[in-house]
Amino acid sequence: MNPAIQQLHVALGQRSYPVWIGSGLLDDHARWRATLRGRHALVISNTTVAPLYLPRIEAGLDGMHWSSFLLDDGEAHKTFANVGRALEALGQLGATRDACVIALGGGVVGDLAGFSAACWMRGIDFIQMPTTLLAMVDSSVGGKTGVNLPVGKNLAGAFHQPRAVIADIDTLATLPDREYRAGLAEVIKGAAIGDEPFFAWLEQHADALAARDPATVQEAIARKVAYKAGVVARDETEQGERALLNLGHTFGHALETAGHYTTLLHGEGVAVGMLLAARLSERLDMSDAHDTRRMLRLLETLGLPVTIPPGMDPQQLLALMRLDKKNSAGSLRLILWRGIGRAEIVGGVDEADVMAILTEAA
Ligand SMILES: NC(=O)c1ccc[n+]([C@@H]2O[C@H](COP(=O)([O-])OP(=O)(O)OC[C@H]3O[C@@H](n4cnc5c(N)ncnc54)[C@H](O)[C@@H]3O)[C@@H](O)[C@H]2O)c1
Ligand SMILES: O=C(O)C(=O)C[C@@H](O)[C@H](O)[C@H](O)COP(=O)(O)O
Ligand SMILES: [Zn+2]
Repeated sequence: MNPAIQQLHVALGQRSYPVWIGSGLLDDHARWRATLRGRHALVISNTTVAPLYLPRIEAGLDGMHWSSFLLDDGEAHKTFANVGRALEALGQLGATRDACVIALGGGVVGDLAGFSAACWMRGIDFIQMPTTLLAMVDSSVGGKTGVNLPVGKNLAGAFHQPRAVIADIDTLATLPDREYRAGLAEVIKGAAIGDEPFFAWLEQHADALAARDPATVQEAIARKVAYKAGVVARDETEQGERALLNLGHTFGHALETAGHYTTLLHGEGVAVGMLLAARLSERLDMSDAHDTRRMLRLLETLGLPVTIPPGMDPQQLLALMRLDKKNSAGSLRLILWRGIGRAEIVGGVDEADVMAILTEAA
């Protein structure tokens, strides 16, 4: 039996919002319709998700002026050009400032839809309806929106919080296994940053998670969202602590970009990146081999990649890492750790140490 619907809260004063997690939420029209303020809605989704789930929300939009804009599927379509098309769709709809964008899909849809909402008339409402595990545990919460550029991941964007997050865990039933596992990487990340007991829980429940036991999956989602919501509430625009949520991402984003956004999924890049960050921490005498081994074991148990894909050039990866948004004054700033649950922001990291880790793993 599925557990009951849980409601979490992202506490951001006037921009606070609920995160609902549970079964049957897409059909719970009254719940999410109440978060829409005006008469216009644009549903942004993609060509894979819309046929599966758009009909489920259509009835909830009864009486509204609404239309949909569908992206082609994949990370390679999280582009400025598609933001332009989404804004055209808002124009065609006649959307006024009280219109709402509904993001129905994974993180690609959510990031692009949120950015489009941030741009239209300098900012309108949007709600997140995440349909991947990764989007439920991470991208739908916290208001980071944006698109990729050919020179790098997420280099254009805005902080723009959703009005609500509706995570219907039933949608995970159609999610391919590889995508599900990629989402687990972002769950592991939260635990690895700041919650050792959660990491131990993930180790103990790895089999149930791999088997997608609904109660275990829902508990993992809720624990990760609660952790992220706390960080976001304390540091909405990444002036400090929020950068920790980037554990594994300086390496991971470089790996994604080097693979032209098609070789590794985002969560897979994060998995490899977290292991590389653990190894770099060990090399810098911040942590010991035991923690690196625990990370490696959990990633492998959950079927995540732990090596750099063949053919990727360490020099190119390092060059991509130099464009990371956390860097300052021309030096690398990475998220490393002193062990599980003890991540830290470390500035002035020596490129020679990073190269050594990349070369070992390539
Ligand atoms: N804004 C943030 O804070 C944040 C956090 C983490 C990741 N991200 C971004 O999120 C993106 C990755 O998100 P993602 O992993 O969800 O990828 P995605 O959006 O590409 O979705 C993964 C795949 O699953 C398909 N899919 C989605 N829901 C489905 C369902 N229920 N059934 C069947 N297929 C389904 C999609 O069509 C796609 O092929 C990256 O662009 C990453 O940068 C953003
Ligand atoms: O919410 C955050 O903050 C994160 O860093 C979450 C990450 O998992 C996510 O991939 C995010 O999009 C990365 O942001 P970026 O600022 O490094 O582009
Ligand atoms: Zn991420």
